[in-house]
Amino acid sequence: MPPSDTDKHRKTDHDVIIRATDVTVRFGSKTILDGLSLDVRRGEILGFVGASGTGKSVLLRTILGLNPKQGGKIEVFGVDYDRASDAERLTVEQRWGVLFQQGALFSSLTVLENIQVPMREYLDISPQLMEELARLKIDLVGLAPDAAEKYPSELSGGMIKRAALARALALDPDIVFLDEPTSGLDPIGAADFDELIMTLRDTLGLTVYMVTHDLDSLFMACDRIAVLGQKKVLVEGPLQTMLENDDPWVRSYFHGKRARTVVPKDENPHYAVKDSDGK
Ligand SMILES: Nc1ncnc2c1ncn2[C@@H]1O[C@H](COP(=O)(O)OP(=O)(O)OP(=O)(O)O)[C@@H](O)[C@H]1O
Repeated sequence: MPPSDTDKHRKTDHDVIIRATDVTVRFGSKTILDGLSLDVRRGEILGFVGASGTGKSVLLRTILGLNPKQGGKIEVFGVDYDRASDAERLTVEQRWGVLFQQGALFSSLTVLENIQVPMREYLDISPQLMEELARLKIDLVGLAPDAAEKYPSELSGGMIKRAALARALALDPDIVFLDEPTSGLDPIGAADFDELIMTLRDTLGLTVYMVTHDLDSLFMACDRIAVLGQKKVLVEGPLQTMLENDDPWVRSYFHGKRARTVVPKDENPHYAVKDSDGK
């Protein structure tokens, strides 16, 4: 039987790098995530948004195994992290890179030494090779060669983000998790960073999971967007799906005053007729 349209568009397990199914996370009596499900697909830039305090960072930490969950399953590269052996966990950990908010570089180490931290932890290679690889990462993220010997305090905000990205890429991961990567950058620096992410996705086939509040990033860089609301993924899909969604928060976010400066008028189906503030 020929595949139906639905079958053709359904992603196979092979395309799914991360699958969260029915995930529940509580802190004491407070439930943060309640039956949340989400797929992250190979080679996509997924933007993860939601109001402040809804649990975006909690989900990220839960996926990374840094936060206990009370229910559900998280599979990374097809491995159920809860049931994985130590060896499987080690393999999974080498296939992801993380850029936490604020960059989180070690202030007492140079950029080169920071990038070498994960290499020392996971790779058994000579110091020379480690240095060569770290310098390649510095080049990859668009930093000048002399950034290698600098300490974080000597770098601009944009350079810190790039150095932290270089460290996240140290082990040639399949996926990088970025927690608000453009926060604190000026619009030009943020746009440059988005462009870098897109180039890395295109050239390395990198998958990107990006928690962000940055409308420009969502509009310019993301292939798909997932919105966290009511303790689960409220809506997910391409930008057009967001623009057509009628949930009040989604509408006010994607059709609010700030969005109007970003979304081209002819791409915004509700622009004139259904503005969130009724204007
Ligand atoms: N370790 C913890 N113990 C108790 N409560 C926590 C813990 N970590 C997070 N929370 C609570 O979980 C909720 C969600 O926090 P989280 O940082 O994930 O929000 P967020 O969506 O990332 O917000 P923002 O966009 O402001 O960064 C908050 O109410 C926070 O106080």
